This record gives sequence, C-alpha cells and structure tokens, in this order.
Amino acid sequence: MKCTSLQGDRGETLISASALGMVRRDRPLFRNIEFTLSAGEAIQLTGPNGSGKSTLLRILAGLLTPTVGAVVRRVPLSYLGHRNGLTTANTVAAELADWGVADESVFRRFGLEALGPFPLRTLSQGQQRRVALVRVLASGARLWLLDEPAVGLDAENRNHLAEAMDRHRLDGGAIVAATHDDLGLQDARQLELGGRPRCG
Ligand SMILES: Nc1ncnc2c1ncn2[C@@H]1O[C@H](COP(=O)(O)OP(=O)(O)OP(=O)(O)O)[C@@H](O)[C@H]1O
Repeated sequence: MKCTSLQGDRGETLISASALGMVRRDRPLFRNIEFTLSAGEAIQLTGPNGSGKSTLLRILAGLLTPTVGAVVRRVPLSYLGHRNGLTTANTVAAELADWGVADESVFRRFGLEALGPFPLRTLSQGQQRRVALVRVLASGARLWLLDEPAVGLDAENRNHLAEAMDRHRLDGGAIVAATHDDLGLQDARQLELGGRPRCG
C-alpha cells in the first residue's frame, strides 16, 4: 500500500482523483491516490501483479466505485482494458465501421488496411490489439485510459503506438497507462502501486 500524490501543473485539467482508496477481499489495495492530469500529460501506472493497476484504471473510467475518494472527469474518455472488447465474428472493416471509424489514415496507421475483409476471430493476438487501439485513436476522446496497451504488439507497432500517444498529447489529450514495460511515454509521471510503503 502506498500513499501517492501527483500534481499536474500545466494547462486544463482533464481528470482528477482525490483520496482514492480501494479495499479488495478485506485487504487495502491502495489508498490516498491523489492526482490531477492536464492536457498534454501522461501518467504511467506501474507495480507488481495484483497491485491494483487495472482496478485503478477501472475506477478512473467509472466502471468501478472506489471504497473511498472521488474522481472528477471533465472530458470524454476512451478505456482499453486487458480485453479488447471486439465482436470477433465481425470482419475488421465491419467492426471499425460499427464504431464509426471511417478515417482511412487511422486504419492505415496500424497497418490494418490489408486485414479489412477478415473476421476478427481469425486474427492474431497482436493484430486484434491493433484493431482495439484504432478504436481508441478514432474515438475523439481527449482522455485515454490504457491497460497494457502494447501487449502482443511487435516492435514496429509499439513504435506506432508511442507515436500515436505523442501526437494525442500534442493535440491536447492526456493518457493514463498501466504497464510492465517501457511504452515510450515521454516525460510521463510515474505512479507506482504496491511494494514498499512510501507515504509522504
Ligand atoms: N472482482 C474482484 N473481486 C475481488 N478482488 C478482485 C477483483 N478483481 C481484482 N481483484 C483483486 O484485486 C487485486 C488487484 O488486481 P488488479 O487486476 O487491479 O491488479 P494489477 O496490478 O492490474 O495486476 P496485473 O499486473 O497482474 O495486471 C488482485 O489481488 C485481484 O485478485
């Protein structure tokens, strides 16, 4: 359990968390999570398996209620969990059309144009992750909440993801991403869950 405070200092606040705490199975998972996230910023959530990264992201997305504390969301958000949330019977083209993704450049950014006619269930794990990422990119949401977004991606597509995240932040977006790896998030603030208590 760790007491954490991260204060944003630039521009418009897109989301803030105050005094967030969560108990799971009678055990405090985390407490006193405080931060504001402003346009252009990113927070990288790290910590061992089971330390609460996915739980915190789901709380930020409004999918879970914290035991204590509050989240204020000021802009629309796009959440990508461990699961891609795809309708796997759909072709790639049909799935993206269902989401209103008409922008060919977004489609091409992750090299999906050749995969358009194929059912999602026939795609590899990394290919399916790329489709799910295109959904986030095309959502128009200024706040991206990403849980292990690079899982299954090869080096080239990891670079595409890093570029897309840079571009999003330059365009006034912000990102909270949980990861065990280096996502290439430049100047990201680090929020580490679990491990040795460190309360300031
Ligand atoms: N629905 C649930 N009910 C009870 N406990 C849960 C539930 N979901 C998760 N947990 C527990 O909460 C803890 C944190 O889980 P979480 O998935 O947030 O961790 P994580 O840091 O994202 O882990 P990983 O690095 O493995 O993805 C774990 O001990 C998990 O067993």
